[in-house]
Amino acid sequence: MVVVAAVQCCMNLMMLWKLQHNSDQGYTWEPVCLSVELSLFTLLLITLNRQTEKTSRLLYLWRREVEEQRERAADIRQRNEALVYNILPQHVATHFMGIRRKKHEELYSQSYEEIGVLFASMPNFSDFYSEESVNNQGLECLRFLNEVISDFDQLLEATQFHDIIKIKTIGSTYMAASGLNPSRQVKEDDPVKVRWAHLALLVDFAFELVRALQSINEQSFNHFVLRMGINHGPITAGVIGARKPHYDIWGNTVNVASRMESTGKAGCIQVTEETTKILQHFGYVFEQRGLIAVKGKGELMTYYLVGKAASPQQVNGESLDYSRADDETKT
Ligand SMILES: Nc1ncnc2c1ncn2[C@@H]1O[C@H](COP(=O)(O)OP(=O)(O)OP(=O)(O)O)[C@@H](O)[C@H]1O
Repeated sequence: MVVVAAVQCCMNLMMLWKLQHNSDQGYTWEPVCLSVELSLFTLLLITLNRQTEKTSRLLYLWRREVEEQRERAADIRQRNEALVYNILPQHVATHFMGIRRKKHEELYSQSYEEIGVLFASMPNFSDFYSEESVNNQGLECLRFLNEVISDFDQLLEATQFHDIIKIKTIGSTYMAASGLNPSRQVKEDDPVKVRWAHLALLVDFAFELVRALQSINEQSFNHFVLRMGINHGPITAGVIGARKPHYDIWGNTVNVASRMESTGKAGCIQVTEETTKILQHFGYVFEQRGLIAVKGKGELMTYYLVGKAASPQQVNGESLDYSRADDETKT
């Protein structure tokens, strides 16, 4: 456009110069006016063009910024979601993600009738833990514990254990529960093997914990043993706290499961008589321990789980492990 205007101006000026020299007619200002008008018009167009370009560039930058902000917000939301889903069981996290902020302080609780509860502790971990300069004021012990717990957590990622939820760790004690799924639809007249399939899975998970710890022991030249207790029954689950929510379970079933662990034997899984009756349907084999005094419950007949009858070899294997652990008994 500038070029066209310039050419036009030059042509006008040349015409004017020719007219001045070749013609006798008087001097005319028409081409000059035209040139000036054209130049002004061109200038106006250039300014307008520049303004439009500037505006569209600005718009483009704004749009890009908005897009980036939207992406950042989506990313943060995704991370927050992942965090919530890591802290809380999936169905609870879904519940919290779906409600409005102001309702977050409301108590979330859910009652379950048929749940399995597992406590697994490392009774000899407290002997191992010490705050000395040789282990960096206890940091190395915590690093080891972190490795063990992380390996236990990893086991829960296997699809076969999808019905098991880690509740928490209390020191070196790992607490997990099975059957905490509100969408699970079982009827009272369903066969035991259907209703309590998750409890059998919890036992399998307990065996996996033993294997995982054995493998860590082999790598680290340690001799940690698990002392476990399992119980089943009704519980109440809920989330405590709004800022740092914690999912937990409460009830007599949990208390007894904890007692089964604390009064148990290193290398053994102690269960109540009622729990053996269910697990026997799945082929698990038990050894009677006898009556033990449980605070607030009187004397309870308890059993040690020795293996699974379906595979005799495995039963022998598990029994061997337990008898080895007898030497390290700590009740
Ligand atoms: N949600 C839970 N998380 C961790 N431990 C639990 C939970 N619920 C119960 N327990 C444990 O179960 C055990 C038995 O509980 P119970 O209420 O029968 O006795 P207690 O008098 O509270 O326990 P303690 O004698 O150990 O103080 C307790 O050691 C308690 O820590």
